[in-house]
Amino acid sequence: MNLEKYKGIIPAFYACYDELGEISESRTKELCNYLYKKGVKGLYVGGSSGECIYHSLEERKATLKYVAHQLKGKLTLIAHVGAPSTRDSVILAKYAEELGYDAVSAIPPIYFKFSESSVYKYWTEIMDATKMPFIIYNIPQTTGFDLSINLFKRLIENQKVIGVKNSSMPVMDIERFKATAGEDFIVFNGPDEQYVSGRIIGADGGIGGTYGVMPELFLMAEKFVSAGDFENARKIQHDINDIIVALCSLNGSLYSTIKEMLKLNGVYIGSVRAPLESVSGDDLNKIAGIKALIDNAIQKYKG
Ligand SMILES: CC(=O)N[C@H](C=O)[C@@H](O)[C@H](O)[C@H](O)CO
Ligand SMILES: CC(=O)C(=O)O
Repeated sequence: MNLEKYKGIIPAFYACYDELGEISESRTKELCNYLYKKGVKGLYVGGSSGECIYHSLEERKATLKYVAHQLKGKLTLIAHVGAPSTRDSVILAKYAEELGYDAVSAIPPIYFKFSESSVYKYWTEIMDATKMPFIIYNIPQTTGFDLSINLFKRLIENQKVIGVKNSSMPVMDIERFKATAGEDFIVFNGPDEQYVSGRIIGADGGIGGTYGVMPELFLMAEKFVSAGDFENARKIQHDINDIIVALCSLNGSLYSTIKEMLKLNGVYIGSVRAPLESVSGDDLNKIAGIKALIDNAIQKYKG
């Protein structure tokens, strides 16, 4: 299988709401166009950054549909279908297949503590439901489930597993997954703050929650890494991390901050769904300053 289409910068897609907080078709398509024009490789639709756990099944289907209608055949599209029940996850996976997504992906099941055998079964049932390639999503800091090498080994026996999106913080996990699965397998870097180190230790590309607000910087970081220019790669990662720390320093959720910043770029996709908190008060004034950090960094590395 040719895995080239998965290698590169893949922003995690944000939920796009209208003024009343309902999923908006036109705004979803607007964000699609915006990111497409930036030159990203693909999109990861309906994941954490997509606020998936706060959406009904119908809302999740709607977002999957609007993105596919806008970008199918233009970008690599990965559908995140993880849901509390296996049943809903399977429904979403089948729907993503109908829409022509390139791959499906899922977090482990959440809320209850699950054994490795339950998680194995959950992911396997999603895989069995379609003919699509599957990408494991390991994000222990939000799910409480840490993918072990033993479970990983069992999972990759299934030919449908083509990759893992690893968001655990030790970069060494990326190296271990890559070493275990071999070259013909995609490891996506999860923590945006470690994109460059993730790539150097073996990741083939990245899927990230902050790429959408500064795709230019991640595309440049990727260019530096591919060219072996580690001096500039390190410098741009440093600038990116200053920006991420600033983005995370406000009271509202990271995604509400990001959406306010996109507004400054002319892209209106509403705010976030509660309990995620919107940006308010003084914090609104700080956002222009964070945008300036991004714009300055883009200028600095251009050309
Ligand atoms: C824990 C979490 O949400 N991780 C995301 C996905 O891997 C990242 O892309 C973060 O959004 C990003 O690294 C900013 O902290
Ligand atoms: C990568 C990320 O943040 C997501 O799962 O949407």
